[in-house]
Amino acid sequence: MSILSNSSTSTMDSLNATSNFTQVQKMRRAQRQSAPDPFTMAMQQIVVMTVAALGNFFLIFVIVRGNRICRRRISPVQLLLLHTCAADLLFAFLTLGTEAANLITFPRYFGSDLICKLMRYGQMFPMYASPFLLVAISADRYQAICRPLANFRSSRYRRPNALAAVAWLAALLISIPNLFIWQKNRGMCVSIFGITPSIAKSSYVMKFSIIAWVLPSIFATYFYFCVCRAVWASSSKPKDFLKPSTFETEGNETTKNYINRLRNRSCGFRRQSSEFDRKRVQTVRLTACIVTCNFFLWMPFCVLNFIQALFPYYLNPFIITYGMLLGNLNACFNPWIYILFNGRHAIKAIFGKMARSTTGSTASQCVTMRITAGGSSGGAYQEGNSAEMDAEMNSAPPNPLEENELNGDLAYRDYSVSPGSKSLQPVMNNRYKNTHLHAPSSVAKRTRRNNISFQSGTKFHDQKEFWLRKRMADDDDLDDYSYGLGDDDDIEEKPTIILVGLKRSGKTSIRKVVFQKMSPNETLFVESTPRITTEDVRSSFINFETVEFPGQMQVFEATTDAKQTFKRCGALLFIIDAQDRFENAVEKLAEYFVKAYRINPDIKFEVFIHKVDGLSEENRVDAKFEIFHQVKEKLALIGGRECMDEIMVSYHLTSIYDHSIFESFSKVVQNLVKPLPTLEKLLDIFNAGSCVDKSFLFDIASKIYIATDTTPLDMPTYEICCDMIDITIDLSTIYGVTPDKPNPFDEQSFAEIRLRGDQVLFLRQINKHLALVCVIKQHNYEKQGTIDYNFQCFKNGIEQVFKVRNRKNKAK
Ligand SMILES: Nc1nc2c(ncn2[C@@H]2O[C@H](COP(=O)(O)OP(=O)(O)OP(=O)(O)O)[C@@H](O)[C@H]2O)c(=O)[nH]1
Repeated sequence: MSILSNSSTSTMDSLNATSNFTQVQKMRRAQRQSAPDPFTMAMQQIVVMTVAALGNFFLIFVIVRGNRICRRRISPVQLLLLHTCAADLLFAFLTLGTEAANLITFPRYFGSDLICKLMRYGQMFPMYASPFLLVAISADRYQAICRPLANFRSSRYRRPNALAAVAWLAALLISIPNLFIWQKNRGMCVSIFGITPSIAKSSYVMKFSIIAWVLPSIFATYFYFCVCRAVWASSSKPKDFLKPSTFETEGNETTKNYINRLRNRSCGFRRQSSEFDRKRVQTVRLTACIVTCNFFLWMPFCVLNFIQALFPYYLNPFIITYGMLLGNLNACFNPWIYILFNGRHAIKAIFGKMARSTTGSTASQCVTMRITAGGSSGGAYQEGNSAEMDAEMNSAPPNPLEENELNGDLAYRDYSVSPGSKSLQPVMNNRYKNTHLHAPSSVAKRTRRNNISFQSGTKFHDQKEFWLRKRMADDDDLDDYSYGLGDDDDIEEKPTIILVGLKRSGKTSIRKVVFQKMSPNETLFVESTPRITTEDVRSSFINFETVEFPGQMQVFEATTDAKQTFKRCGALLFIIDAQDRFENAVEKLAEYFVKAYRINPDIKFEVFIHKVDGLSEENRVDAKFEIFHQVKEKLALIGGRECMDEIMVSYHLTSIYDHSIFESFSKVVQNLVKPLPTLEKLLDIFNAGSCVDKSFLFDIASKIYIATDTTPLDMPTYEICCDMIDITIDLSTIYGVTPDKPNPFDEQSFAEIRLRGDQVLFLRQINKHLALVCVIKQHNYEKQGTIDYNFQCFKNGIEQVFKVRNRKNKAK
């Protein structure tokens, strides 16, 4: 029994008591007589050991198999629970098992002195490891919930692994005294303290209770207090984010009713509105329950230890033994608490089928969620409600919605292109209207290998979207992403673009439209972001991270580690809803900009005056003018004159319903591209040599242009070049994909469109991610040889600028 190896050396010693009675010894004899029979104690320990071992093995099975069935990665909490299982198993076998063997042979001990020492060390080590790991779990939850940005850049397992390593190491070190305290003496494995009470013996007894129970309980209580406070603070106004925005409340009645109807019908919306809170609270409850259980089960034993240390002869060994047994039961309880909280996961683990084929519904659900990583709302909506939505769409009032976009089947888009068009309206092409596009089976295999399954034969309502998403999912491709905003792959160098703004200003929509290719109409169903969302934008040429702060969150709260975040920030984007009143937004903007500037003066400050699609041309200009002046005033007020002069703010009028969002985001990204002047110079030289009127260097996956020549940029030219990329991708993904060539683009890809009048658009692929798109006059386009030659020189120049490491060069 564990008591024998730690605090209650006295219990064992009392059983070893010799004759030579004094008054005290008479009391000890009375104690010994009331101690339980060693064989009974051994049997009790064997039972506890068996139950604990079975429970913990079962929990390991549930976690590992359940995750494999759901195709989920292990979560940080599960990882720490697996560590706790390992500690409990060690406790069962090393502590209880060896003690049961000892009791069976009692009073004889047949091992050597070294084995006696190692056995006592091994008995003690799991008893420390288990509470330390529980503190690690609470510290992990504290970090995850109260300090979410502390190490948001690192791997999700780095923190739990580090905490677990500290717990194990501390347990190993603190148990070392046992190697010196225990010895083989007169055929028994006993402590050096002997049978008489002493200060050393009492201190040793109390040390265990303090280190393994009192301190962990204090730490765990502190962490959970902070966690509960944070959860309570964020859930005290949970429905706040679900309130419609001012635009919706003040907007026209038909649109408002229409949106509400869609939302009410969408079970995805309802489900997700409570999903985050539910999961977070459940994880906190689970871990808090495990820690509380540990506290109460060990409490009788530890309290008795204190009493025993202070008044050695007053306690009945019977009470000590059963108090101790209660503590030992802790190892049996932990697994069942987890199973109680995760009943469905356990049922899936026991009865679920391993998803070998990718056609199982469970698998496809998990896969869909993963494909739409960071966009669960889109995933859930597409899963359950497409038919419902289609019906709704058909009865929708005319607004920016387009029926085809939400159709579950093919939405092949044909564009009527004319130079200078403000935006291109997709038109259903009858020829393809009911065709279903299928992912080639080779793609399915390849992506499945990377743990993201696009199923062979699965319908994609847009082949282009499939291709873009495949690119995001396919890790193999990352080798080719040799370019980047920095010059190397050092993750610490990767710049961060931070998006802030008031609630419902459109932050999430911007991210989703620009980087996840979500149709602007689908953003109507995007829900309020409940927590800080980081997205790694590395699937394309550009290589950075976006961090979105929920509108309701105070960015510079002590808990968000603002300093660390803003130190790495490349650009701070403040989104202002142009359809709303902007006094509050401007006030917040000035506050954030001043604080961010004081942390990192190199940040580029950008303001997106967003949703301008609802404003007339005149009102847009007025809004920009007014915001510009208000920002100046507020900056001076909050940061002083010096701040007002030094903080350089760029203003952009944006809307997700046209190209302005891509154009503005391009400008933000260009500010972060270090060799931008060189690229512009290269484009100028290429233009001059090839008689090109305007040229853009595009990242084709995001439609962000990395650079353009130095001639003035007019929006219609930009828009038509953007549309050319759309058309090229649409056509290439339909006709350019074969089972053995899943990627429609390579360095040889090129396209040209002859416009009415005498202009030609041409696109030349530089590598898989970058394309040069140019506008040229018809008669200049005749000199193909010159253009080809100049393009090769330009391409070489680009490669030198970015130190391209493509596979071809490596092979050479
Ligand atoms: N008209 C118009 N509506 C937009 C535009 N961008 C976003 N929206 C709508 O604005 C609403 C709110 O957008 P979100 O992206 O959820 O806003 P958010 O800033 O992320 O909101 P929080 O997560 O609460 O901070 C959605 O219904 C979008 O469809 C735009 O350019 N024009």
